[in-house]
Amino acid sequence: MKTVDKPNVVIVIFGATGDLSKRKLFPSIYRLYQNGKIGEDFAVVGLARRPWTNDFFREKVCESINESESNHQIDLEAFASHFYYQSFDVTDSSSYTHLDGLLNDLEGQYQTDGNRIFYLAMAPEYFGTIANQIEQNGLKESVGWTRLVIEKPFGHDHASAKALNNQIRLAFNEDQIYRIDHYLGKEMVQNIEVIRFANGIFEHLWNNRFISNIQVTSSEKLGVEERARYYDRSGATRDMVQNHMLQMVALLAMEPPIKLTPEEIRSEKVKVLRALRLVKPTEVENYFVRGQYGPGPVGKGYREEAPELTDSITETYVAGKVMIDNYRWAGVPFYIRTGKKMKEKSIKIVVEFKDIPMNLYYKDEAKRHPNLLVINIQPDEGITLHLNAKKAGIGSIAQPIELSYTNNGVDGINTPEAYEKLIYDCIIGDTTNFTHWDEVAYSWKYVDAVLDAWSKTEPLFPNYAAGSMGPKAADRLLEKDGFHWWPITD
Ligand SMILES: NC(=O)C1=CN([C@@H]2O[C@H](COP(=O)(O)OP(=O)(O)OC[C@H]3O[C@@H](n4cnc5c(N)ncnc54)[C@H](OP(=O)(O)O)[C@@H]3O)[C@@H](O)[C@H]2O)C=CC1
Ligand SMILES: O=C1O[C@H](COP(=O)(O)O)[C@@H](O)[C@H](O)[C@H]1O
Repeated sequence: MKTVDKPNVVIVIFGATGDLSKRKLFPSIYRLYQNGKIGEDFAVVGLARRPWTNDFFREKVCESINESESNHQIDLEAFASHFYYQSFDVTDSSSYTHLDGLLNDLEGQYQTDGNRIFYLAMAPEYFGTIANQIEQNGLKESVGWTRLVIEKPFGHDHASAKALNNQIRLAFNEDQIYRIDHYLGKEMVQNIEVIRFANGIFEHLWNNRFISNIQVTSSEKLGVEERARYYDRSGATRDMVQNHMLQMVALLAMEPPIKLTPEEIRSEKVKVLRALRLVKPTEVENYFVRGQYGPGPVGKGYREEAPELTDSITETYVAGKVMIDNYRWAGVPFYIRTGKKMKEKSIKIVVEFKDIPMNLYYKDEAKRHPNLLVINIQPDEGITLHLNAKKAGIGSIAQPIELSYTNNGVDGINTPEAYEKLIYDCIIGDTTNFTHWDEVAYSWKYVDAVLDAWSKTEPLFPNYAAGSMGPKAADRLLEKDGFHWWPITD
């Protein structure tokens, strides 16, 4: 259900003393307030076990904004006065009764029309319990709408995700559940649909007759930081591929929806995820490469990051050849790769077009420069089209040229952070950029097949150096198909 553009709302954050709240949620709510997307009639209730007071919580909120926003134009204290804190144990039902009282008071004070967002910024093992406690203690029975925002990871595999979904669905309807995938809030990820469906020159060529392969990279310079416990149970496949990487593949591969509504877009994405070719256990080596970083030019190896990681066989890198068995994409590999402690931070999509049948200018095949459409998602935002043109001067020699568009340069503004957009979408009831259960389910089925196959053999880790571009086997994955990874820096 889509509601008005500037509704009044109370946002309840479970896990308000944690890292995500501090780094992403408070600054995003601040920017929405600063940009006039939310008015004065809003309140935020922070919940966690620590015995903080309202004042101390507000100080923490101001600190987090000072750390992330160099340019704040409004009175921070006035903004922070909308924040309230309750010491809360999510497993204790008396906490919920107390919370209901606080929400009723705030709803009177701020005229928030009974609209409530419950944001679960907590470890996933609590998601089901919290959803049920909210329902059983009557917190959904306000006069306005209620929405539940759930952070990743949504399950550990298909079976656990399904069990979690069933549990949450006892308390909330699908249209009240907002499963966050923050990549769907990134400006250039949202731009994929526009680039495809608003440009005849691309969409007519967007198929297996004209595209030879598509490469999707999300490389990070960071390691596991403070999240070793979570990450070691997860690994790059669950942490990045099941969600962000497959979501980008779905947006690149989907058919044009008949309308730009959440339901129609989702239905097209689901069709792509259903068409992913499941990797057979005996063929996993042909399709996927896993890696773990060892010591290298930028520091220590994964196994030295924390005492509990000494013997870890968790993958910090994955590269894969994803095949979509449908009419449009038969035979076109979508290569994906993601990893920690790599050489560069870069999120980039490269669409490589097939060469023309008889190239008069590049007779030597090895010297050809295929046309590329590069979608730069981060750190730069924009697109670059790689073409060939005549080299100036005498003679008729072709040379590669680039046409570039940089998002920030044209709009003259910093694009909003992903979380800022997604929180706003949730406030206005737009589910387009949240993942529906069907998408989650098919994505898990796909990565489960890979993980099951891997679980049968012990990897030879570490196999790439911290600060490199990943294991050599990931290069061979493309070389055997006659391709190579395009550079992720210009
Ligand atoms: N941090 C990040 O960059 C990202 C995080 N996420 C996801 O967001 C969620 C939160 O992550 P993150 O903020 O890093 O985690 P943290 O470990 O930093 O925070 C966990 C929060 O939960 C609270 N908490 C723990 N147990 C209880 C309890 N029994 N009752 C009430 N509160 C409790 C903690 O507060 P206290 O100890 O005071 O109770 C703390 O506020 C996770 O699902 C994570 O996977 C997703 C993407 C990125
Ligand atoms: O969801 C996650 O994403 C981040 C990478 O996000 P980005 O926006 O910086 O590309 C990753 O570091 C983290 O491990 C993962 O949980």
